[in-house]
Amino acid sequence: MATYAIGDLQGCYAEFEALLKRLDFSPSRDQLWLAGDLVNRGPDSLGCLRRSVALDGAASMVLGNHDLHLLAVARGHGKLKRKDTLSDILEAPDRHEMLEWLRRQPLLVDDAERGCVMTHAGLPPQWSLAQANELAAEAEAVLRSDDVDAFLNVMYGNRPARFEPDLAGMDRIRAIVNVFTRMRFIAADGTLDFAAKEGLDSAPEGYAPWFTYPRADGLTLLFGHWAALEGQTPGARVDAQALDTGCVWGGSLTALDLDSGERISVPSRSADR
Ligand SMILES: Nc1ncnc2c1ncn2[C@@H]1O[C@H](COP(=O)(O)OP(=O)(O)OP(=O)(O)OP(=O)(O)OC[C@H]2O[C@@H](n3cnc4c(N)ncnc43)[C@H](O)[C@@H]2O)[C@@H](O)[C@H]1O
Repeated sequence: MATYAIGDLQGCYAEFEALLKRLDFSPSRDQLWLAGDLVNRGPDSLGCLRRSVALDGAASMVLGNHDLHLLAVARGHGKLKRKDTLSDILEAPDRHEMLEWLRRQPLLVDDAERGCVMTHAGLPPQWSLAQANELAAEAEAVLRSDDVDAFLNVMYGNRPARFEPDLAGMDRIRAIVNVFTRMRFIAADGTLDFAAKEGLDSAPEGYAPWFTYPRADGLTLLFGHWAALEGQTPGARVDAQALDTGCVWGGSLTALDLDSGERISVPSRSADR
């Protein structure tokens, strides 16, 4: 039995299938972890989502910002943008089942035995693992409940830019979700920057990649989200494993074998499209 963690699919279904084949992945034998952003920007968001739903039981995923955008648009709280490739899902006959499945997915996967945690964007140094688990559960409960529309209706936004324990209501949930799904550069006090998305040299003054701040618990932190890192985490002071190798941007789709540490990649087919 092998366990593989795969970075952002973002609608790159052909590459997803090619990678599973390359891994000789067997749902009855192996386990898959998906780092979120299954959908959007790429050519076959529907294929990626359907396949992920079908792999339930053999696969664990965390929600990414594009997955939440899909949920918001589908429920009438957001609008499709020019570069979105979500229409095939929104028009699919099985969309209801897939979207109900999606909103029940977690923001954090914690494998205590391996000392390994997966989130879409990362884990800030200000949060202990216990606190992160509690905050994830709090936001997941909202997404799974009848309050889902009240949240998705106010989800978009960058404020508050820093999580504070005394935050309340939907501001609190937005702050939690923004950390788990949109974080890249942060200040020492945990304030998030939402503007810079490119490489490390795009850091705003006073901000640094979240993984360059130390933490003492020795966890392995798996994350996607930040394609411009190209799978690297220079300057990391934690064991951070960047899984988004920019398949949708012409890079590759990467699986990390959680037992051996080996990385296996297939090239993007975007040049063929
Ligand atoms: N609370 C909330 N508030 C607001 N929005 C919310 C939200 N919750 C969810 N959303 C949604 O979040 C989505 C993202 O919005 P955007 O932030 O507009 O989307 P994006 O540029 O495509 O960023 P992405 O998250 O895909 O990151 P990636 O590293 O792949 O790509 C980033 C950039 O890196 C570049 N890049 C990729 N590989 C690179 C490389 N090797 N070198 C340099 N740059 C590279 C790409 O060109 C790209 O421009 C939207 O749909 C939005 O609606």
